[in-house]
Amino acid sequence: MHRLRPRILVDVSKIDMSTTLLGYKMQSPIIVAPTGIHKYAHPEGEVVTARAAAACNTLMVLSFSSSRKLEDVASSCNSLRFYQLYVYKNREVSATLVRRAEKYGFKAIVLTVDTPRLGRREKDIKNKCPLSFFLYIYLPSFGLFSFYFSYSFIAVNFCGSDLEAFASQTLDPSLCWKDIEWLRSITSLPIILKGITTAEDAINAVELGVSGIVVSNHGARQLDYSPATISVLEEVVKAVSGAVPVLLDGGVRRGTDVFKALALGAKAVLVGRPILYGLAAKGENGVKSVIKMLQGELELTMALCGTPSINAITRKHVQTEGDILRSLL
Ligand SMILES: Cc1cc2nc3c(=O)[nH]c(=O)nc-3n(C[C@H](O)[C@H](O)[C@H](O)COP(=O)(O)O)c2cc1C
Repeated sequence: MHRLRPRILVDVSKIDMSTTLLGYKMQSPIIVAPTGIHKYAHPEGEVVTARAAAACNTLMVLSFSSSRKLEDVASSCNSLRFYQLYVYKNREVSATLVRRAEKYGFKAIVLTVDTPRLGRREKDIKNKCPLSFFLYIYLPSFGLFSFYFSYSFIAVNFCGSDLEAFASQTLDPSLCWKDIEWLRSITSLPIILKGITTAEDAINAVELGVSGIVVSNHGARQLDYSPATISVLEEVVKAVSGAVPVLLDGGVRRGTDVFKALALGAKAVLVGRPILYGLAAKGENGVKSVIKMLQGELELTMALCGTPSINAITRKHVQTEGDILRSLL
């Protein structure tokens, strides 16, 4: 449990939520997280999400598992975008998508590093997420037809989740630290690692020269008993000691959650499921509503905590359970 420590009698007649990330100005520290297959939520998929994010001046990280071609997303609106990457056993698939992302104006590669294999998702197993539907809406977005055909007939006899079977045939479980060099050799874009939850890995990442870290446990969908990200944020922030920006995702549902993450040292937060719920409920307007609701709540929290700018939010504005225990010693 984290409590806020509001300060009073501060002039909060103007609140400025703007911040920067990798030199890019953002209206607020709230970012759309990469989530796959938006066509499950809306027939036009990621293009709609991107338009909504652009209308709210919000950075969107487009998923490698997008159900729309990255070119379609790039041409749908003029906004700041990063591209999330999975590394496939067939490295050429990943390399091609990185090159296309760079060509179409994505400003950073967010390499997801917590998914050497797909976690056990019992609902997918139970529902038998159908492979044919999945392939129909997902793989064409790659625009790589040879790849599509080479994977069209996998897993038909698999008795669990087709998604899991697909992932185990495609994701490269041998991906390791030395492959950051490989990624750097194929792109000049900054590289952010998404899925770090320990100081040790954060230090490795900084030593390898990455440009940012996302403290993430993949929305707690990969590994049971992985820590809540807010509980390990400070460990990572301390390990990195300002060398690169640290972002956080997982469970950000209110402006107060954004505020707590910033107070513990995050530069910004990413939001996953709420965006999908907004997209499914009301399309572009739904996504806009979710972003605006979070921005409005953050703005109010900043006012009530006596922090008129993002820089004014400090560690002293939040109290963790650890703080309480230490104060009793
Ligand atoms: C349906 C769904 C699909 C996701 N797809 C991806 C993905 O393609 N790539 C990725 O790096 N993370 C993916 N994630 C994880 C999110 O980027 C993010 O880490 C997580 O959802 C944040 O937590 P929140 O949903 O509680 O906000 C996905 C999450 C969900 C719920």
